[in-house]
Amino acid sequence: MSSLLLAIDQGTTSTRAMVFDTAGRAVARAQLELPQFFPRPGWVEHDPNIVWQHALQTCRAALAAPEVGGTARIAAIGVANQRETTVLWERKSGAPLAPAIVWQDRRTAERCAALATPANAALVAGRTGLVIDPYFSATKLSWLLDAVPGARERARRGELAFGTIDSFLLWRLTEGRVHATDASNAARTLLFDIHRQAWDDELLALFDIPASLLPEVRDNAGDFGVTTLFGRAIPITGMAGDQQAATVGQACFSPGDVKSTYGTGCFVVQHTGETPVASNNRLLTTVCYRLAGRTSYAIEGSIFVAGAAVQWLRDAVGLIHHAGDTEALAREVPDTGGVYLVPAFTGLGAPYWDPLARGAILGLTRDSGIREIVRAALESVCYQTRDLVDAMRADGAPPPAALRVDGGMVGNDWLMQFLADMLAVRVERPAVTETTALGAAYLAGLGAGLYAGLDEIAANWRLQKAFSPQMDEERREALYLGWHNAVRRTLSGAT
Ligand SMILES: Nc1ncnc2c1ncn2[C@@H]1O[C@H](COP(=O)(O)OP(=O)(O)O)[C@@H](O)[C@H]1O
Ligand SMILES: O=P(O)(O)OC[C@H](O)CO
Repeated sequence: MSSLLLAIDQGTTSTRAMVFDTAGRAVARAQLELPQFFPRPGWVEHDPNIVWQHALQTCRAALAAPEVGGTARIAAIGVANQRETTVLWERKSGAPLAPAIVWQDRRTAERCAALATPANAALVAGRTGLVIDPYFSATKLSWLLDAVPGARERARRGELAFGTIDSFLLWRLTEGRVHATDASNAARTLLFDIHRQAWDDELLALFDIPASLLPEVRDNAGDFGVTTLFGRAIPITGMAGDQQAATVGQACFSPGDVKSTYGTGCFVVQHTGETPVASNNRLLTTVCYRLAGRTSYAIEGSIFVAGAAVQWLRDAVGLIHHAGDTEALAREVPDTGGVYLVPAFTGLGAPYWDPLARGAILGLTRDSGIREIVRAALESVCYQTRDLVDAMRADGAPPPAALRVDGGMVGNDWLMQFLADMLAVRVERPAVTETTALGAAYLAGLGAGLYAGLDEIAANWRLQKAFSPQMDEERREALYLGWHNAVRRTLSGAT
């Protein structure tokens, strides 16, 4: 009987469990939408107990699918997760002390501004490859330690544990036996030295974080303990932040390979090999994956709002009923008539790093309507990707031969064509667009010894559809210039 792999993909807006065969074919899936809490402007929270319940329920549902038939064939479990989102819990009970502070949350913007002296910025960039921004975990954790009464004292006594969602799920899956994370998630905390592959005392002091809270950092494929919650002991052998998992799922294993994932946010990740490459253009240097103790690095551009703009059109302003409606609406008009939507709802990420920027719709005329605004929202996703790819080029990266895309938005053919046009690069959509879950499954398979190496995984990648650039250069550059003008007017320093 052939082996199967169970992947948990705990994303910002939903939790998925998927079962794959070792050839990377999806066998079963279950998904639940995750409630978002916005208690104050700029704050974004999740309930860690709901996150856990949804992980458990979706795993059970996927395992119960007739094609899977329970746990008998499940060789291993892999976990991929929304990164940076911060959970603080009690070791004894596993109970969270507060809601999880989500990666998009901006409540620590002032704290970051106060910390970001040139010396601190240089220290942080040199050790972590990151910038001092509320996006990352350290200031979120420090905020929780100050806000929850008695938390600092309890942390000093060793009663509390910190983790990103991966660690929290692992703690629950192993019923409190394993407090660990992987190198790709650790690399997003601002506390981890990506060169030495170790937590860094100087950074812990800078962000006022006690070391007793921290999980052990492991390779992305290997031993993460065993869960017995599904009726039989199953090893957990893979773990990665969702963007790094997607990079594995897209088989971006060679320097220069690049993928872009379009979910709640958009994340462009370029593999840069075994030596970290520093960006001069405000991109992040990060861990791509660590296997058998060897670290591969990546350059990453992080956009906070991609699919979230479509959700906003649906839920906050009611212009559409379903995310998929955007495609037909965008096709109904030849252009936006000069309308730009800058979705800086939670500030702007790379390459602007402006937590105080706020969203705007610009260029409205009496003719502007729903279709123009919807189209402008989709176009904003492509302009932001262009910002990142241009920054990568300015850093000296060769222009990508092709961009491998995945995530919930890439089913939108109009969006994919506009993306190819705006980048002047061929866009490749794979047969499996649930690449994050697939990457988690592959890592679990590697950790369980089901693959001889990465080549075996790369051979599974299949193209579903490619989109070639068609727009002429003059139009492309005129549209992109308009985007830059629009962004400039939303930045916090704008007058
Ligand atoms: N056809 C579509 N066109 C545009 N956006 C879409 C479409 N289908 C889904 N989306 C958007 O994609 C996002 C869901 O993608 P997903 O990869 O599941 O996100 P995440 O992993 O961040 O939870 C949502 O924000 C949704 O609005
Ligand atoms: O939930 P996603 O898939 O948009 O990914 C979130 C990222 O990991 C945040 O860094």
